[in-house]
Amino acid sequence: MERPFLEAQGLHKRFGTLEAVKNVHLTLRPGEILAFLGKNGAGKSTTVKMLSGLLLPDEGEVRLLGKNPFRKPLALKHLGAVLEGNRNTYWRLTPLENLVYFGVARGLRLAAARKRALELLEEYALLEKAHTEVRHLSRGMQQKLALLQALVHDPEVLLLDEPTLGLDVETALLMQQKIRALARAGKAILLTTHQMEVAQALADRVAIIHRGEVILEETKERLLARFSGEYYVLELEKPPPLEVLQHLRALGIEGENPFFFRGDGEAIWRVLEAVKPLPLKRVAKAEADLLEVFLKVVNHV
Ligand SMILES: Nc1ncnc2c1ncn2[C@@H]1O[C@H](COP(=O)(O)OP(=O)(O)OP(=O)(O)O)[C@@H](O)[C@H]1O
Repeated sequence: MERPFLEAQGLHKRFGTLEAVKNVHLTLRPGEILAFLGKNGAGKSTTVKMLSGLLLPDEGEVRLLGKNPFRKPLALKHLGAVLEGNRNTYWRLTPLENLVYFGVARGLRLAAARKRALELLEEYALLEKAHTEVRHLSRGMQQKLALLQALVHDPEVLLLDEPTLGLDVETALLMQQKIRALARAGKAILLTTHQMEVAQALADRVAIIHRGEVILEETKERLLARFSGEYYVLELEKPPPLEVLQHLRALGIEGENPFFFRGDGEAIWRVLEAVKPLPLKRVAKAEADLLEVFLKVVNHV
């Protein structure tokens, strides 16, 4: 397996008597998106701030491409972060000026920073606002710019906090596509969000933090499969006649076209037998979604 780009081991953070983050271990490998989920106050931002070198852990260690950013701040060049409340954009500068500034600050030469900034502005459909002061951009445009600032020096690791919140539908989808493309290009991405559909669409792995502790970490596929259990869904072209419905109920089947039932391959045959010869629309394994999983996990600990 490839070496992780980012590793956090045993992170601990206290604020007075509050243990905001307890013994958190996280890894981010090249090309993967980890959705980092948790309720308000669970400890996400505190963790992400420690990962991004903004907050010193009380215990534990962060390694960015093998280096501890608190001892070797240059390691932070490998990181791009879009953090809530820390947008870091200069409001009286233009997007182009901001991007060039951050590019140079993170080690690019002026000409290279300018070239990269213009390419990014074009790619993200912001070129026409390249020379407009940031304070006059819409909120969505400012949010896109925040992502570009994180990308300008082409870092290996991206920490993205709510990258699609408050964006219009089209822009949110564009951002999702871009985030997926960045992962495909080999970036390691940590995505913090309360938008479960975004996490579900993008994540390869999911970590759930609750009261400062990571209580679950698993690939999305395995997690969803585990929570789907052995449920199947059956849908008929038309609602069935009463006698068929009674037969289905006798087999313990719930729901009302779609119907749901639990069981194995044999159970499917019994159900198909019961509805024969009514036209079928679909028979499939029921799929859990991440929202359902999240609510079950955080409400049962
Ligand atoms: N600087 C601070 N001083 C004192 N307490 C803090 C500080 N920062 C965070 N906390 C507390 O630590 C806990 C975790 O907060 P954190 O911001 O990490 O949660 P979060 O999961 O990001 O929540 P949200 O989804 O609401 O952004 C909360 O109880 C919060 O009040």
